[in-house]
Amino acid sequence: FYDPNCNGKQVMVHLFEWKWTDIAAECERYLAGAGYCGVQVSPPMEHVILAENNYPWWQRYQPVSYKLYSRSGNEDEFIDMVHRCNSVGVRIYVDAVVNHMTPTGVSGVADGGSTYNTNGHARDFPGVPYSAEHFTPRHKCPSGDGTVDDYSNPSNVRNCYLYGLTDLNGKLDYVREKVVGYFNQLIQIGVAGIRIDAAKYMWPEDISATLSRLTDLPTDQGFPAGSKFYVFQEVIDQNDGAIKVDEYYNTGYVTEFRYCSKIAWGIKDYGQLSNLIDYGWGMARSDRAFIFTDNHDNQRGHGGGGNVITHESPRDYKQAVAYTLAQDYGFTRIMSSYYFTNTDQGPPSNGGYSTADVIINGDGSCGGGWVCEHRWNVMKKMVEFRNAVVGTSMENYWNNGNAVAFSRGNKGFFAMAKQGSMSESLQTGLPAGSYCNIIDDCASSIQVGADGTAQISINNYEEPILAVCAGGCG
Ligand SMILES: O=C(/C=C/c1ccc(O)c(O)c1)N[C@@H](Cc1ccc(O)cc1)C(=O)NCCCOc1c(-c2ccc(O)c(O)c2)oc2cc(O)cc(O)c2c1=O
Repeated sequence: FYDPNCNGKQVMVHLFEWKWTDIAAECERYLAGAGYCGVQVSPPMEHVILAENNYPWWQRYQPVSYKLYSRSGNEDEFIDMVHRCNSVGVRIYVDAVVNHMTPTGVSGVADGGSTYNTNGHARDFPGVPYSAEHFTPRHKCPSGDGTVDDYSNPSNVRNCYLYGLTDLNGKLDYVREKVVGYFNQLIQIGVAGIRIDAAKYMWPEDISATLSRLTDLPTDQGFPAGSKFYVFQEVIDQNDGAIKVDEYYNTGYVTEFRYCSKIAWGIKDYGQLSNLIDYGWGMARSDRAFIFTDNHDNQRGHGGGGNVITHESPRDYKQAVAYTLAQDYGFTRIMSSYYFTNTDQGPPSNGGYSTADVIINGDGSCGGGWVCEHRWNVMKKMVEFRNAVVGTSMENYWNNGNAVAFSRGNKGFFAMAKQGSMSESLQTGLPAGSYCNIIDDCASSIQVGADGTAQISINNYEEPILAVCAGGCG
């Protein structure tokens, strides 16, 4: 569950709300060449359609069945995307919403034609099928109104309804079998792993029991024999309750939301970068930590909340992502967003429900309301850097509060200047020679002497970053 199954590449991109045809094209025209490990896609399972809320992004986190029919496309398009991406060595990771189904008190028809009804005591999802007996019994939930309202009590968090969402009973073999059926179908198609949505609200032993029934990944999709799903679990642990990330180490990686706050502070005050990982409230073990600068939820001020840096502050954001990809902690994911004015609004659309195409402009940027942070120069270059230095640790760390620099073993060297410029003689850990700064396409370079030192000069307000590799990063 700990191997991303992408041949040693180090960075995932979340193409949030992209449709399958656009993702397939992006794998072929950009992601493969840029060295991305793979793509986290939005939930592909059948979900409610909330016209009355103007089709918000979070409707896809209200499942109706495990049919591969969603706002991003139908089953054929999903399969085509997975195969085309696998063919160019870019993996697909599915956002799996298996803690719950829809909220209570609703009924309707979903986009794949499945009906649902949770009015009164009904819990009818004929598309699976699920019915009332498959949901956590009320008496197991110790809260007054049946919803999660006490994060100090693990039974409250796991056995009650998160914001009224109907909570599946993961202890039932029937429920486990339905989820296993969904996951094994994804595996058979060629999906490389899953994000377990709202894992914090699921019992770790239920997750473990379900994952133990998964088949190996198919060799005909380029996975070595015996490969297993890569699993990363959404657990928002900010030392604010009884649920800890450690509880989920046996079933995969865990999202480390404290990193989002720390990197934001560190970019605001470079001095804090020095012991980013260690100080304060602790963080997941590096070989279990799934990290990111921001995500779909906290870039909207929801969920993992707190002050995070997003694409809306491009200069700081490039520094935050650059540092995240340069340092050696955790497994990294880059967010790729769409512009929004309202935190509930869904992706760009041609009016109503359909998702608009992603426009690729002549200069490689995106149009049509898509931000495409993953195509920005700094992101592209730092993906190359992170791939090139994998396996090395941070050494020769230097930080004067305005600028920071460190080497990655003897394979790479990274520096960044908050105000846009620096000039320091520093130990690079590299063999003697001349090294191109990949960030500005070798407009600047460093000359490393026999003793490993070099004059490190940066003079670039927008992208005040230097990244060099022994033998080139590409
Ligand atoms: O804002 C949202 C949706 C947010 C959301 C969706 C998916 C996620 O993975 C996520 O992390 C957040 N949903 C809106 C609207 C809504 C939807 C359903 C519902 O029953 C009630 C309201 C909202 O205002 N939600 C309340 C605040 C966000 O509360 C939610 C959280 C959440 C919030 C804070 C936490 O610390 C945390 O651990 C989890 O997780 C979800 C997971 C889901 O799978 C589906 C959800 O509806 C939600 C979800 O409502």
